[in-house]
Amino acid sequence: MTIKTPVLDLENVSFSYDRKPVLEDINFGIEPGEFVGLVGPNGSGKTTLIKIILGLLKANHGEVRLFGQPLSKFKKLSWIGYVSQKSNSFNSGFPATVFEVVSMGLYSQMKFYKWFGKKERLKVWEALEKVGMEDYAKQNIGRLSGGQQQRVFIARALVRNPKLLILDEPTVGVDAKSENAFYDLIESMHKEKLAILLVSHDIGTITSKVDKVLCLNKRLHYHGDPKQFEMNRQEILTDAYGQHFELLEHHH
Ligand SMILES: Nc1ncnc2c1ncn2[C@@H]1O[C@H](COP(=O)(O)OP(=O)(O)OP(=O)(O)O)[C@@H](O)[C@H]1O
Repeated sequence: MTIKTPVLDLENVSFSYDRKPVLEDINFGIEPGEFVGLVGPNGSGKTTLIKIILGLLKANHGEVRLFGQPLSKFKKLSWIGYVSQKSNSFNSGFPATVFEVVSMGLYSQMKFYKWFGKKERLKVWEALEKVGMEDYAKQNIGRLSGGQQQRVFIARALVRNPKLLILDEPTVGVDAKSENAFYDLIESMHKEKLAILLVSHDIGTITSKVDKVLCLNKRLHYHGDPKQFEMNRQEILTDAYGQHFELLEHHH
């Protein structure tokens, strides 16, 4: 049996902005093609954890490895696709077309002497097709709905052909129909063996979709199989969210 190198693995990671610890002794891994859901109350450290994985913040203790390499040595940035929490909030005056926004996902990868050519254009069309937004290519991004904008930002992350896609709260502010379409899209990417880390407040939906659940509030209160999570849901959530988690679950 061959042992696959995890896409991501964290070992004893701790972090604080000031004196108060925000993350304590975090350990988990993501295998190739695995779909992992990260849940936790407001202020529990989810975004901080993502920033550490992306190298935007440095852990005070512990180690983060991407594809088996320490974060500081990892150079294949195009292997990681990221869609932030605030992606789908362009105002109607933003002067870029859908095609241009997706193209931006490729620029950072290109050498300065290289033109944006036929090959690059084809990659952009392919990414737009994957998210079902090819008919909107010439439209101004600011004129699209939140759900449509979100698909465009996923296309921008996919255009680099990543091996790990990180999505921070992608369904906040989109309607129920867009939310269903979003999960269908994620499901199809999961089938194509893309590893996915999805941050969400929507515990009920997440546990029915993912291979693994992480429940965070400063430390990991749960880490593993979603069925086990569902069986012990009350206990885990009370532990992580406190007594009033029912209210918090429907916060957004
Ligand atoms: N730049 C910063 N400086 C100091 N403290 C910060 C900073 N950013 C976040 N924090 C604090 O760190 C803690 C974790 O915040 P973080 O944004 O990671 O949580 P979150 O789980 O993503 O929250 P939410 O679900 O509300 O987005 C919070 O107490 C927050 O106030």
